[in-house]
Amino acid sequence: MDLEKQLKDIEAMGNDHIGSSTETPMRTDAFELSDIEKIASIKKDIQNIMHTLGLDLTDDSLKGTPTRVAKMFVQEIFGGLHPDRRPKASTFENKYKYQEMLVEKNITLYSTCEHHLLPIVGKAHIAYISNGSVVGLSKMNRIVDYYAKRPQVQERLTMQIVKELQQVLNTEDVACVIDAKHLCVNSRGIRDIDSSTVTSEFGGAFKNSETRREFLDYIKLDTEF
Ligand SMILES: Nc1nc2c(ncn2[C@@H]2O[C@H](COP(=O)(O)OP(=O)(O)OP(=O)(O)O)[C@@H](O)[C@H]2O)c(=O)[nH]1
Ligand SMILES: [Zn+2]
Repeated sequence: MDLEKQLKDIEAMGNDHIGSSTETPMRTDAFELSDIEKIASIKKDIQNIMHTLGLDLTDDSLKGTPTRVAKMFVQEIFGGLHPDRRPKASTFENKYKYQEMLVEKNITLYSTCEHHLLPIVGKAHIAYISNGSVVGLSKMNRIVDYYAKRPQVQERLTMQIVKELQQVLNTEDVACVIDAKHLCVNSRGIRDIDSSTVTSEFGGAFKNSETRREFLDYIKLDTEF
């Protein structure tokens, strides 16, 4: 069997849970192991990868890497897989009767591409029009961070952020634009360091071209990373 075919077969074995919704594809038993148990298990997997690559795991600089990577996966870069870490975004009454759109722009975004497990680095821009309630500004950054801390595709991340804010604010009138660099494109494969990916999701009033234009004018996509 050629290598390409073998790799395809290995890939297919892990694809039994893939759905087409905006939800991150998770198995029903995703949280049966505690975080500590997950760290112990991933530590062994990383040890195995490093061993297979021929690295000497008794070397001073390498010996702590399996534990370090396992902790980083579970507690940091994939920490947003756990619903317990979903930010509490309490809302307040829009007592100022502010009726225009509110834009939170240039939200720093660090995520991980689910195809190669390499970083996605960029900016998210969010807008909403209040339907009677408002949310603390930092909660928008926290929602971006929570969904970013998962293996992601940028399209799904953009939609998850909008869906969450629509629920929190009880309105369809929410939009998000993400402009991000994928290291899987920039540092390997095609190795195009300059390209970035722009995705958008426009809910409710933002489907109207004038409202959408106003939001896009505020954020002017000259993003620097
Ligand atoms: N739609 C989408 N694609 C992504 C995202 N991140 C990475 N990709 C792409 O997903 C694809 C992965 O599938 P393959 O074509 O099997 O990967 P590959 O053989 O490593 O491809 P190359 O990157 O072209 O070497 C690549 O083309 C990536 O550029 C994302 O957020 N959204
Ligand atoms: Zn990738």
